[in-house]
Amino acid sequence: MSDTAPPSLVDLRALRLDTALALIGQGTDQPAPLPHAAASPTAYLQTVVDSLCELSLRDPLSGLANRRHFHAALEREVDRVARSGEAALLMMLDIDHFKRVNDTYGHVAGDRVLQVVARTLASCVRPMDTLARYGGEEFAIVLPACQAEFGRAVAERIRRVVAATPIKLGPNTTLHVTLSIGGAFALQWIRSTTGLWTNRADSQLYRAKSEGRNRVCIEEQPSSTVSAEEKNLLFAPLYTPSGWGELPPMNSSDSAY
Ligand SMILES: Nc1nc2c(ncn2[C@@H]2O[C@H](COP(=O)(O)OP(=O)(O)OP(=O)(O)O)[C@@H](O)[C@H]2O)c(=O)[nH]1
Repeated sequence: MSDTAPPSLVDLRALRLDTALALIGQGTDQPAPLPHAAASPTAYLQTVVDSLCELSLRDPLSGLANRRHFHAALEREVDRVARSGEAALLMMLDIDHFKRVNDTYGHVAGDRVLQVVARTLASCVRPMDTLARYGGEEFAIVLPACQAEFGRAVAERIRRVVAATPIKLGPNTTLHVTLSIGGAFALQWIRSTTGLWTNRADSQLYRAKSEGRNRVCIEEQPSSTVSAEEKNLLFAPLYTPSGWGELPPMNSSDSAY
């Protein structure tokens, strides 16, 4: 008796793909062409799966990465920083007084503003950066391999470019909007969490708003702002809120060195 299992075959006609195909058709301006189902069922199914994954990672209004995609990129960055010690910057960006735009010009005009801001932001970042619509009128960018001076310059350039970009809403209506930007560098060599990193960038965004908006606030000296929780992630159980604990005793084989 042969122990080789027969290849499992999927009968495409038995799958309910109508909704998936309709979503893929509506999802992008130029959906990837589907291979011929009868000629290559595997390639056909793979393209359907890839297109659905792509849809699940994009914000439909702005075309940017969505929060889910951003979270995955941030997780990877936390991991990379912990292993390589490379600098990285997380920026949270929020359109100032956006409610007024909706209230004055309507929701459709508000959507148009979001699209123009998204496009402007995309023109300011490097291909290696991840830019996302984080939610509502808030965007987020993670910049790997980003030294402090470079990060501050990029944030300031973004602020100036967005403020200087006219947004045409109609033949006689052009608008300008501004951004408040909060940023925090990753704590190098320390395995933090996406949540703690985001909280630090968010508090800087809050500071930018409360200090008058249309400004950049980036956390100073990240090494001095390691929270007790973050220290715990790195040094536990040696570090406790009351100080450093006892080092474990060396075992006899250690003393040979
Ligand atoms: N047009 C449009 N509006 C949105 C969308 N998502 C969120 N909003 C609006 O964004 C506005 C956010 O308002 P607030 O949170 O008060 O913030 P703000 O007016 O920008 O004020 P500050 O952030 O304090 O400067 C609300 O009016 C939401 O309805 C969207 O997808 N399209």
